[in-house]
Amino acid sequence: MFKVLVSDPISDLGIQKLVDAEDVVVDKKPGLSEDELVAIIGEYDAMLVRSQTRVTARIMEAGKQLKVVGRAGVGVDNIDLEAATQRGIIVINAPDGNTITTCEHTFAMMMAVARHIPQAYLKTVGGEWDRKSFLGVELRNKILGVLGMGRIGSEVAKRAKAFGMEIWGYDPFLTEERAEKLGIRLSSVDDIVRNADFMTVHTPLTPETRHIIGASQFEVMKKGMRIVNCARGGIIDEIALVAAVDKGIVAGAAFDVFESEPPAADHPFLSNPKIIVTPHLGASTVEAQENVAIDVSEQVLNILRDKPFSNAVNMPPIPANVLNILQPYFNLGEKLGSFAAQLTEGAIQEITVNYSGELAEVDTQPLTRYIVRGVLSHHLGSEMVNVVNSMHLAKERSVNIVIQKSHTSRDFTNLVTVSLRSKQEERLVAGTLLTGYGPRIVQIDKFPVDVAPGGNLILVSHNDKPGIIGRVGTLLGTNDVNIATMQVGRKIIGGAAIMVLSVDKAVPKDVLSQIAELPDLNNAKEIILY
Ligand SMILES: NC(=O)c1ccc[n+]([C@@H]2O[C@H](COP(=O)([O-])OP(=O)(O)OC[C@H]3O[C@@H](n4cnc5c(N)ncnc54)[C@H](O)[C@@H]3O)[C@@H](O)[C@H]2O)c1
Ligand SMILES: O=C(O)[C@H](O)COP(=O)(O)O
Repeated sequence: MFKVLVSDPISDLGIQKLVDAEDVVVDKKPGLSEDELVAIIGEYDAMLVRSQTRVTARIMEAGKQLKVVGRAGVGVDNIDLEAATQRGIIVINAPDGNTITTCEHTFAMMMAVARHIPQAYLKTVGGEWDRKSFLGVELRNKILGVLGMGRIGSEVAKRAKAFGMEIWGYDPFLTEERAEKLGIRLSSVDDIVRNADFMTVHTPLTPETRHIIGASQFEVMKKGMRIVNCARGGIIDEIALVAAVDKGIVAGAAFDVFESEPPAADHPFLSNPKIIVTPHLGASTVEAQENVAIDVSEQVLNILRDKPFSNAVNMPPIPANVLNILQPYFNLGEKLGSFAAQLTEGAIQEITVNYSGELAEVDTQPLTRYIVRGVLSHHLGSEMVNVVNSMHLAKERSVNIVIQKSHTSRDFTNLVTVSLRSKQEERLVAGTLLTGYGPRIVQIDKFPVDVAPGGNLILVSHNDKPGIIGRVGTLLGTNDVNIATMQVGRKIIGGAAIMVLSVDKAVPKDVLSQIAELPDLNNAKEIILY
């Protein structure tokens, strides 16, 4: 039974799939302190959070069974990603579910700042009928500068057009073609800063975007411009903004986010009549909260059930076309890694993976992670190693990883070859997917074979002589070990050969020793592939 801790207020409807799952128990405990979380996290397999819970290295250290932290939203700046990666904890987010909601909040803020809605409301409910103090401006024909043309920025741009605004956008990934398609002007930060009547930021907070709008930008802005931040506190320098408002450069500002949340009671924004604020409400609609909770719950279930998942933040994303090619090989790759590790004596120093055929044409990094996971799991335990931390663990142990690609494959459409080098020896296993047959191991060291990679296998190396197969079979039968399938591989008649037997249960150690002692037999090893 998997245990999932929900540590922030997350939509009940959105997590229903998790609650209904027969193999999952969900505990809702919002508002716990770091110490309280450290005390209980040890019993949980997954954690669901929004932006309030700070998922620190301490919490992850205590989360001995923690496999995944699911962020019901976009920003993961409250999660220590470095610590998660080191511990093999997958961090996923729900990047699409709150895009429109946050875009709409941006408009609510932009309209509110243009027409002084909050200030006018306060006076009106206070009994004053003040029609002189709140002369606003139209959005129409104004230049809107958008920094960050990702999901939210792009939606803002689309809607701003309907208001008759001229949109100038900047994003390091914005191309001329895309800008043209969106009907916006591709600009630089400096162009936007100097020309915008309204500005809105939609970037993440990174070292590069921190204070991207600061004192020197405010100095060159159009007098009377208005600025909105519904992305992350710290993108716009708060102190510099207050100074720009006081100097009359900025006529109004609308902030949903703060450098430190919640802001201190004496935060200068809270007493400035030209700055309006909301308490990080960008994503707070019924629809968005349901969407993000559904998205994150589905992926958490997939991870717990060891199924393919998406939206991992501490792993590079896999484009859909590449995933289509690689996904069928993930399981085979892991098994090849495991097989090779069980075959190889001594500490592994180098893992060489050769991809040939169609596989050589795509970015095979994700598949390499599975292969390395298979190799390392044999020694470190499958609980310790996963596709998030496998490369990191290999590096930590100075295991060199070499990737080779051959664009043609002699006998198979695709072939994955895993070679392991230790101080003592170098061993090799190759596998492919055969149409109609599924995954197959097709080579062990220099011997061609055809073995289904699964269950309990016995690998026997021997001299190719009459009677050997019978002797091994008799010995296993006498010890009540049933043989399901058997494969022999040899290069030349009478030369060195291998035998791969698939058996119905684990083979006792003494039986393996007896096999190895049979005449003309060099070695017998049990290989278990789960
Ligand atoms: N207020 C809220 O409640 C709320 C809700 C959702 C998202 N957000 C925040 O809004 C921001 C945008 O979210 P999104 O879903 O659109 O993300 P996104 O990843 O789709 O878009 C971010 C864009 O910023 C761009 N960018 C990065 N560095 C930049 C730079 N130096 N200059 C200009 N652009 C740069 C990226 O290339 C990307 O296109 C994030 O910070 C997210 O956390 C806030
Ligand atoms: O990054 C996000 O998704 C937003 O900042 C929303 O945060 P929240 O889930 O805490 O409202």
